[in-house]
Amino acid sequence: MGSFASPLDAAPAPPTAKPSPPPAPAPANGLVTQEELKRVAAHRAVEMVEPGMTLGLGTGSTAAHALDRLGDLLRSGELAAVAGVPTSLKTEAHAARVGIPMLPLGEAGGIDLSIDGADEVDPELNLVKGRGGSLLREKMIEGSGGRFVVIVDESKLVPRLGCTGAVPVEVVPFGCDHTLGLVRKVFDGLPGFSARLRTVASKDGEGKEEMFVTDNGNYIVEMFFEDGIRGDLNEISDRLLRITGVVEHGMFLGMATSVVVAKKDGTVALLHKKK
Ligand SMILES: O=C(CO)[C@H](O)[C@H](O)COP(=O)(O)O
Repeated sequence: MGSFASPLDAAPAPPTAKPSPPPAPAPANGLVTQEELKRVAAHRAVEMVEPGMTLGLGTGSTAAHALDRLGDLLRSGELAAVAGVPTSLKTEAHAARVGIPMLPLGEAGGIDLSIDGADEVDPELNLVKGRGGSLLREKMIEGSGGRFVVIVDESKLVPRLGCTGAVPVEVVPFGCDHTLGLVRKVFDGLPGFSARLRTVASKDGEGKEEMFVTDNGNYIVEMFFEDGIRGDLNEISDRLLRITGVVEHGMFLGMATSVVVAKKDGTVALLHKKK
């Protein structure tokens, strides 16, 4: 991670910072775009930020709207004296671009409020996160205390985790095929379950695939479930974390304190964790 300026040093935004783009015009058919819903949820969460707070800065297309909004408020002087701890290198670069002062996690002295998107949210506000590959830093920062506000459009609400795509597991590169086998064993015999190492198109442009590498130099195992994960999520989490070679998984259980849901009908729902 790069070196951060102190929030006290960095009150004025850098001259290169540009205001975030205006909201996209409504499409001709009158329907609100998913991007606009993400922006609405992000702006609602940023209203919870108060001067003096240390923020967990999330990663992904929804969290990016929150970064833009924070940058705008800092530049206009409507908000001051906040510092952010970024959950990925991409977010670190984005936050620097829009002028959000940053701190490393070890120097933050605690996180007051984290704002981040999610891939899935179940009725208990458990999450799948990390399809963008940043789950480890996200869990370290967003689980380190303070409030964790999740920002989503309503397409992310699911009846069960694992319904709409991969549940990622970060693994060390050494012996990754062996670790993949151990992850598969956790779900031995489960109909419709599969797991594979995540690959991306190689940059050489020759149509080859290469391993996806996280900001921490690790790989990702993607777990797929036919109809979502049934069973005790905490027990499944424990079994995964007991595998030597697994670093962390993308099920964020009981971590979200509230979820801001932007809906297609133009309303915004605020869901709170049950006490
Ligand atoms: O967990 C994440 C990245 O690791 C993201 O928060 C998640 O993938 C949602 O992303 P988006 O807001 O782009 O839909």
